[in-house]
Amino acid sequence: MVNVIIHGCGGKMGHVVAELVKNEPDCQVVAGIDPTTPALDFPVFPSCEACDVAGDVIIDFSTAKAVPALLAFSKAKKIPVVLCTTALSEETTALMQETSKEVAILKSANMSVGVNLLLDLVQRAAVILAESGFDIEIVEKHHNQKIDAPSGTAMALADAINQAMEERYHYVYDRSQVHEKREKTEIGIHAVRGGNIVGEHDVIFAGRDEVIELTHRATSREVFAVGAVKAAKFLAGKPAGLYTMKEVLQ
Ligand SMILES: NC(=O)C1=CN([C@@H]2O[C@H](COP(=O)(O)OP(=O)(O)OC[C@H]3O[C@@H](n4cnc5c(N)ncnc54)[C@H](OP(=O)(O)O)[C@@H]3O)[C@@H](O)[C@H]2O)C=CC1
Ligand SMILES: O=C(O)C1=N[C@H](C(=O)O)C[C@H](O)C1
Repeated sequence: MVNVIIHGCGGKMGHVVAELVKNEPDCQVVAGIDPTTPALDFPVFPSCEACDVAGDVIIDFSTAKAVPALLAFSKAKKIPVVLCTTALSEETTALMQETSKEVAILKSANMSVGVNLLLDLVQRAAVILAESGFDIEIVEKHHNQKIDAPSGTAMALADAINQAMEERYHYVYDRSQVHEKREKTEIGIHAVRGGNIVGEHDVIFAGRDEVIELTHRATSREVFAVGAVKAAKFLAGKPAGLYTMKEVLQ
């Protein structure tokens, strides 16, 4: 039995993960951590420092500001973390890398199978199309409650393309102050917020007289929760290191 602690259990994703785990025969939620949430079907603690329940793995869907304390907790208790929160600062990312020398951490901006395939597809498309002069733009759309922009997934898609293209691109987020033509070495990244859109990502390759778009559309949060639970089962008991969703899905 894999004992799961949900960090951010009172949020949109925390609730979906808790519901999903109820139907899993080989794992259970033993505790939650969230500052303003009363007890659910499991004990809920207002902070990592207050949590005295032992678990095999933490699933985190919280907020970037909460991640340093989570990493300290994970390191002190030697509990692996599936880190799903987006918009981590450079300092927190460095802290995560440091912490992963002592405990297993899996970080992914998007836990869905589809986006993890898309990360591969955009690399292949970029290698072929950029050489033929295609421009690359990314448009992401999310619900009106999302606090970070652009999405972690949009950044991961841009980074995947850049990695495949010898880091030739820089990112342009807002052209309102740009009064020049687009450069070949830019990837434009654009965020739309509205209603209850779960999460959509379009990667647009625009060439002369032809456009190719690769799109992923999540229509429920369950796709992320399923990936997170799969990752948690994979990570429980693993030695220290930084793991990826690719390793879970292969
Ligand atoms: N990797 C992936 O596949 C996905 C990642 N995400 C990311 O996950 C994160 C959460 O998303 P979502 O559930 O929609 O957001 P919500 O705002 O609905 O939930 C976040 C929860 O974290 C809580 N929280 C705030 N501070 C702390 C703290 N110090 N310790 C523990 N919990 C805390 C919040 O409490 P309070 O409301 O009281 O502040 C809230 O209940 C975002 O960064 C989002 O981008 C989302 C979906 C998929
Ligand atoms: O906040 C969300 O909702 C989501 N966030 C992730 C991101 O920033 O990429 C993943 C998903 O698109 C939903």
